[in-house]
Parts: sequence; C-alpha cells; structure tokens
Amino acid sequence: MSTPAGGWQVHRLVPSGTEGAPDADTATWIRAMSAAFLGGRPTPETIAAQASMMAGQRLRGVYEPGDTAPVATLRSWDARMSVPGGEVAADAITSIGVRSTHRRRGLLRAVLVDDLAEASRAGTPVAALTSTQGSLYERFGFGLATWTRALTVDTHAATFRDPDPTGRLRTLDPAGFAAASAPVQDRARRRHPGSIDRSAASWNALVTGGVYDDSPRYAIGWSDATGRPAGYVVYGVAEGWWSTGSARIAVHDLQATTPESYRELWRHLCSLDLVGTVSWSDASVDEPLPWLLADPRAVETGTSREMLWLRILDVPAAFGARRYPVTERIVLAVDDPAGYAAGTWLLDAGDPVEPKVVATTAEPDVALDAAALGSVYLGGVDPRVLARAGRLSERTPGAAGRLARLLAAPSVPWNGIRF
Ligand SMILES: CC(=O)SCCNC(=O)CCNC(=O)[C@H](O)C(C)(C)COP(=O)(O)OP(=O)(O)OC[C@H]1O[C@@H](n2cnc3c(N)ncnc32)[C@H](O)[C@@H]1OP(=O)(O)O
Repeated sequence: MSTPAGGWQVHRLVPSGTEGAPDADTATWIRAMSAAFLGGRPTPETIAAQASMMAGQRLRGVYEPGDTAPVATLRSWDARMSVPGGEVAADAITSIGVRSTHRRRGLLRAVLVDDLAEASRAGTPVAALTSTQGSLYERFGFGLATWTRALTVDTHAATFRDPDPTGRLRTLDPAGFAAASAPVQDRARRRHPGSIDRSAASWNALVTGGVYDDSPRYAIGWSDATGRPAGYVVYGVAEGWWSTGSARIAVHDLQATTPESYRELWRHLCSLDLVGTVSWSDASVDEPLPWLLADPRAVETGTSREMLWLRILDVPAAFGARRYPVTERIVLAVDDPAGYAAGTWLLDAGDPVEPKVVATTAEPDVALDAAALGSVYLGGVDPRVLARAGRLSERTPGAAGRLARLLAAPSVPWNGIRF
C-alpha cells in the first residue's frame, strides 16, 4: 500500500488466476473497472474469464474507508517490446478507470504515479500504454510513438500479381493456437519496432474474442515448403453475408515472418467464399498489400490512429537496448519533473554494437521533455518535426537532423495490439 500525493492510498492486489473462482477482491475490482469504462455489470462468467486472464499481472485500486469496491483501478504487467535491433522490457499499463463520482480529484494520477514508481524500482526501462483519449498521458511523460492505419479490401477486385499460391494453409485449433503461434509472433514482431509481445491473456482473447465479443473467430496458419510455420491470421465475421450475400470480415491479427507468408495469408483472406470485404483497423501504416495486387485500388486505406504511448523510465537502459544506423554522438538535455529521465545524456553510437548512454556535463545539442523523448525513441517520430512544433529545441545547428538520422528505424514502428 502506498500514499502518493493527493492523500489517496493505492492498494495492490494479486489477481486470482483460477478460472471459475476469482477471489472477492478481484471480482469487485473487475466490476469497478467495467463500470468506469461504461461496460455495465459483468456476469459471474465474464468476471471469472477476466480474472483468469489477469493471472500473474498487477492490479491497483484506490479504496475509500468502509467501501470494498475501488474508486480507481489500474492493471499492468511485464511485457517485451521490440526496438530497432533488439527488444526492451516494458511496463504495459491498461484499465485505468475512475468511478464517475470521483473523477478530477487526482485518482488517475495516484494509481499511475504508483505504478510507474514500482516499474522504475523494478528496473523496467520503459512504460507503454494505449489510450482512450489523446490528452491524458503527456503530463505523465508519455509520448505518442506509433500509429496504425485502417485498411479495407474489396476482395472481388483483389487480383494477385503472382497467381500461384505456395506453401500450406491450415486451420489452427484454438486450444493449441497460442503455443503454435507465439514463436511466429515473436519472430514477426521483431520486424517492427514498438511491437509488444502477447500476454497469455491476450492470446486467449485473440482466438475466443475475449469477454466483449463472442462472435466466432477463425485462426489460419501458413507454413513454407519445408513445413516451418511462418505466419498466421485471426479473423472474425463483422457483417454476415445473409442480408447482402457478401460478408465483411475483420482481421484481428496478422503476423508474417516472410514476404511469402504475408502474400499467402492475404490471398487466403481475399479468396474466401461469401466474403466481399476484408477490413483491418489496426494495420501498419506501411502495409505492402497494395503492391501485391494488379489493381492497388482494391485496397482502401483509412486515416491513421494513434496507438502506443511510451514513457522512458531509464534513459541508459532504454537507449542502450536499441541499435543505431549511423555512428554519431549527441548530447540530450531532458526535462522530466518526475525525475526518471531527467538529466543531460550523452548518446554515443560510435560503436554500433555497443552504444553508450551516460550522464554527462557536456553542453547539450538538443533539449526536449520526457514525452518528446518517448515519441522519438523508436524512430517513428522525426525530431525535426518536433523542432518545427517547438517541442524540441536545437542547441547546436542541425542537431535535430543528426538526431533524426541516429534514431531512424529500419522499418516503420508498429504495434497491432491495443491493450
Ligand atoms: C491506459 C488506459 O487505461 S486509458 C483509459 C482511460 N480511462 C477511461 O477513458 C475511462 C473513463 N474515464 C475515467 O475513468 C477518468 O475520467 C480518467 C481515468 C480518464 C481520468 O481520471 P481522473 O481521476 O479524473 O483524473 P485526475 O483527476 O487524476 O487527472 C489528472 C490530470 O488529467 C486531467 N484530465 C483528467 N481527465 C481528463 C480528460 N478526460 N481530458 C483532459 N484532461 C483530463 C486532469 O485535469 C488532471 O490534470 P492536471 O495534471 O492539470 O492536474
């Protein structure tokens, strides 16, 4: 239990991991969280399913004297996030909800400050979240770092330039899906900085639809000529075929470790009987799909949506975990009232295999705040754009451009898992 600024006492709970028998505190926490997200009153079955998904994770709650239900909730767990040339441990944060009668009294602040402090004590270099609103988390040092883009395919217009299917497709059984697909996701996600690994809970929800969506889902895997699994797609029916004769299916995840697996999974989706449209709301902003088709107009891309917000908790550990495309030395002055990233740091990528990130007394080349640091970390936000917005200042001429080249990512940062 801790008492941060504002006087609220934040309690930590260890959620019950036994399906069918959540403990009373976990069940009450789930009801409170659901109400804060306008989710109504969950059934005992829903509560049991959610509790089992939270096994091994951290729950936080703020309680008023004499009340067993929390007035504020937060859930977090230890995740892995890909970064250019490697990966980093991340504190994944979700389910921040405050009872409607208790909003704007500092409760979000209390639970989040408490969680970040614990993650920092545990040595976790980065915190990550996806948000319901755009204006909440910058004040806590989180910067917007990745986006997704919706795409919609008219399957009748989608003719593949390469006409011959290769490899082997098979239906994946929900029971064995996570075990079969986790290694594939692990390889695939390293192709995109910012990609978070799936928790056990999230694998289960992916194939079952979780507690919010009980419509059927289909999981298809693709293996290459040697039999090695190289990709999978999970999709569900968003609109049935019975009224129009042409269904719309929604992709919930598609991970491909090779161009061939990507092409064959999309060929499968575009050839499904009774289907006229395939949509994917959280695709990468640089999907290669239009380049696979004779007519790229078969793919309509929508507007991009913000996805991952990142908060650097340990500058040397976070920036030391990634690799850099050029040899460069830059000094960053970071303003961070919470203290985690505050200081003047030499980012020395003179040795491409072992970059050095150390506190320095040297004059800074660039000054920025913690949120801007989180935004540029993966290479998905150009420091020159932040400079033009007044969010980063150059202390030596051309430093924002040098920083842009140093932090450039080998591929567009993307995380397809909203949490
Ligand atoms: C990672 C996630 O879980 S994202 C999910 C966020 N949760 C939801 O959307 C569920 C519904 N909403 C809620 O539960 C609550 O209204 C919350 C969580 C958004 C805010 O909780 P509160 O306890 O009211 O926030 P709190 O009082 O701690 O405010 C902290 C700061 O954020 C600001 N703030 C809070 N809500 C908002 C908002 N909706 N828009 C803009 N600013 C906001 C406050 O003004 C305060 O600003 P300050 O730093 O200048 O003092």
